[in-house]
Amino acid sequence: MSIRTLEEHTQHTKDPSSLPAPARLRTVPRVLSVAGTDPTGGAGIQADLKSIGAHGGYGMAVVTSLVAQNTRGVRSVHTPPSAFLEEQLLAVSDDVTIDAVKIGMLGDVDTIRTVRRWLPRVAGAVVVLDPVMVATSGDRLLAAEAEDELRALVPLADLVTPNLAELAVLLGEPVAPDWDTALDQGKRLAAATGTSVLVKGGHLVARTMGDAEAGGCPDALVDSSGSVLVVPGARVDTRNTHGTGCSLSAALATVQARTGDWEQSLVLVKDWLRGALERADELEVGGGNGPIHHFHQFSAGSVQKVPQDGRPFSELVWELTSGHRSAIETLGFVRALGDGSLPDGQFAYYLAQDALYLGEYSRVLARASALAPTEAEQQFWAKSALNCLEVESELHRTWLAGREAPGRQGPVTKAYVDHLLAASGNGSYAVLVAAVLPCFWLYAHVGNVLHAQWSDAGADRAHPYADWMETYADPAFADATARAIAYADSAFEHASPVDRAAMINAFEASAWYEHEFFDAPTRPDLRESAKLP
Ligand SMILES: Nc1ncnc2c1ncn2[C@@H]1O[C@H](COP(=O)(O)OP(=O)(O)O)[C@@H](O)[C@H]1O
Ligand SMILES: Cc1ncc(COP(=O)(O)O)c(N)n1
Repeated sequence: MSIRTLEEHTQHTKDPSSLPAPARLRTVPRVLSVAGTDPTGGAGIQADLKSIGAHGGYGMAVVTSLVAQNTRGVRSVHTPPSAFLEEQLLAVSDDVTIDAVKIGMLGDVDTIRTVRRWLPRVAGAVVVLDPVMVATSGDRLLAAEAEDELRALVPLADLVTPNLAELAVLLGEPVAPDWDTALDQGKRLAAATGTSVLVKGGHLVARTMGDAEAGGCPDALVDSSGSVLVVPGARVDTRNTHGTGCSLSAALATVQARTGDWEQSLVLVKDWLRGALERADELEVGGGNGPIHHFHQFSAGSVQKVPQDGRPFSELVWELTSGHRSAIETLGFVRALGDGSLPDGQFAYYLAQDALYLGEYSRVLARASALAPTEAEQQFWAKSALNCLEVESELHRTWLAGREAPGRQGPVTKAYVDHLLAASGNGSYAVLVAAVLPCFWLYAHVGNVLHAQWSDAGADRAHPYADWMETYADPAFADATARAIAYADSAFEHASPVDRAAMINAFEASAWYEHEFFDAPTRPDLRESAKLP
């Protein structure tokens, strides 16, 4: 087998006209990870593929080095000849249009040079460079003499994602002792290379941070003009952070290739990462620093969960999503809505997002009507679609009159709507009905819980949200919910095993988005990103 050689390029720079948005946006981006391996699946290529998949991309992988490592540390590294790396890279790029490339561990000078020579082959793709140098365990993954070569690769990326130690090495400076110094270093690296820098707060300890960030885990996008966008984040208390940097960079490459908006991509990915860290301990993988839960939004083994005992769909998914239900009931937003202490700005954000959501939800319901197997179902979904537009949107317009509210979909709304649109494009009536059901059911549930609390407390008309609670505890809405449940149960009964599993996944994902939707108004970062530019 011949190994083709790439022509030597020494002066590659990005085409400024292609920045900041990628040349093409794809619903399912084709994303290539060029990185090392981790046989325990937590870092490197294995983590990247999971991360790309969790964000709806099509993952591909070219191996730079084979690393014998686990959650406790690195045992040894085997790097195949760079000519073979080149052959892998060409095998992919000669055949597949690549929408995004995530570059991870490059190991040595030859490897970096090979990737550098190949990069022009994927002009127009989003390029995210995670300048991997040292594993969480402290083991080196980049030869010391290759640091200059890696530094020279930075200008060819659209975004570089160093942790604090890597940022310091790229600049040849000591590690930043606090967040402000880290941001300053990020600005200088971006200015020197023309590449945006993601400054990551994972390695900051609370006492070294400014008051505003204390206890948190912020990241910041810094571009070459010096503009800084900080996305705050809660610090999750877990030792299972192996592969967070790999997973984050692969996720960002994927979402950026779909949205073309770095800010939106980071907000979405950071929210996902928080969930992946919060659920990491459940995995019980290894005795060291374990991996994060890439697929936390979907419960494991949905196919196994398809009941063989003839239990109805509604009973099954109601049980499976009980965690989301109790979490929703205890959210700050829902509690404050119930006791009337919710700040008006948060309520306005919620209503405005709901109005934006309903416009799209109505289209999805219309699609359910088009796919419906009986006339009764066809009519029901069509009426629900109309109802969404006429009654609920009107209600929100009334409430929203005079309130300052965001004009565009926030990240959660966008992700939820994208999920529903994907379900409507899937072509299966059963899956679509499962995806739209939580909006009826969880909404009615929350309305009932709040209405019952309000009634028990004497149904005070002076409660600022009394009218809102009455609307959503409306008996007509409860009837519609019961019919939607019955149609989903019937669709499940007649569905294939594969569609049954897909129905469960679709319902669970929507329940998760409902949960996030009720949480979003209390999160300043999400509210901020929904403001019109
Ligand atoms: N304990 C944590 N809680 C929440 N987010 C974290 C935590 N640790 C790391 N992160 C996030 O994980 C990502 C990777 O960050 P970092 O640990 O700094 O990089 P690396 O994994 O490359 O060493 C960043 O988005 C960071 O904010
Ligand atoms: C092949 C490979 N690439 C990167 C990392 C760093 O991952 P992390 O620092 O997040 O543990 C790793 N351990 N292995």
